[in-house]
Amino acid sequence: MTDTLMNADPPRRIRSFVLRQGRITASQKNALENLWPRYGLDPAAAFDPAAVFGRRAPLTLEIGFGNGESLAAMAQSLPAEDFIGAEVHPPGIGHLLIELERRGLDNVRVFRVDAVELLENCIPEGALARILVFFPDPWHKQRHKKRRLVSPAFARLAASRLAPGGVFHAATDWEDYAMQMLEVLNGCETLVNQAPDGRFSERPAYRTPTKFEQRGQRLGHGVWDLVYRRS
Ligand SMILES: C[S@@+](CC[C@H](N)C(=O)[O-])C[C@H]1O[C@@H](n2cnc3c(N)ncnc32)[C@H](O)[C@@H]1O
Repeated sequence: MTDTLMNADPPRRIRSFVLRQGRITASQKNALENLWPRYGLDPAAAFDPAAVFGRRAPLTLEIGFGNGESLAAMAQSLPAEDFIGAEVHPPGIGHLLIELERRGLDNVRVFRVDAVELLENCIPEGALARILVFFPDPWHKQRHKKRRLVSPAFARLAASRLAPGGVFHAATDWEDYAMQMLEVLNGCETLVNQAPDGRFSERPAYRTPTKFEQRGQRLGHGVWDLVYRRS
């Protein structure tokens, strides 16, 4: 092997997000500074749910929680369960931190990180009861589709972090992405589609309508839920 090849950096991962300088409010900024020590977790440190939450309970990961409204609502309605959220957009993270404090929730913690890296480096195999991916960026232009989060490699990675019987649930308002997810997830050996016809599921009660879902509905989009269990 030549020196050039041996010293070459590993190929850069195509990420499912582009970090934009979004508008951040003073209260979101304040929350990021003052509430982060209470709710934020470091993806570079070992993650021990029992130590973080002070108990052993079913653990759900929501990937790309946006402004966190659905995560906060879910955590409030399921107090016997624990939740972690992964997001990269600081205003959304600030919004969630404010909600967690306002609702007095102690069963949610937050990672500011690419969820793929979180799953790879921080979450042990079989650790999760649920993985939720609600309205991931659709990357609908043909040249951007390679950025879509749900790929065969992602499905295998996510499934490996679920406990046997654990649930993988995705929802989207883009038909074309829904069809791609169906093909990818139905093709993942360790995931079993829970819909009677092996296609799309009814919306489970724990998924409250999210901000992006409501935006899609205003635009006349449909909604597709995909629910699987790890075999
Ligand atoms: C279209 S928004 C949907 C937000 C929310 N789930 C909703 O339905 O309102 C997608 C979100 O996923 C986040 N995201 C995309 N890729 C991600 C990744 N690899 N890790 C963590 N967050 C990600 C983006 O920052 C964005 O906030």
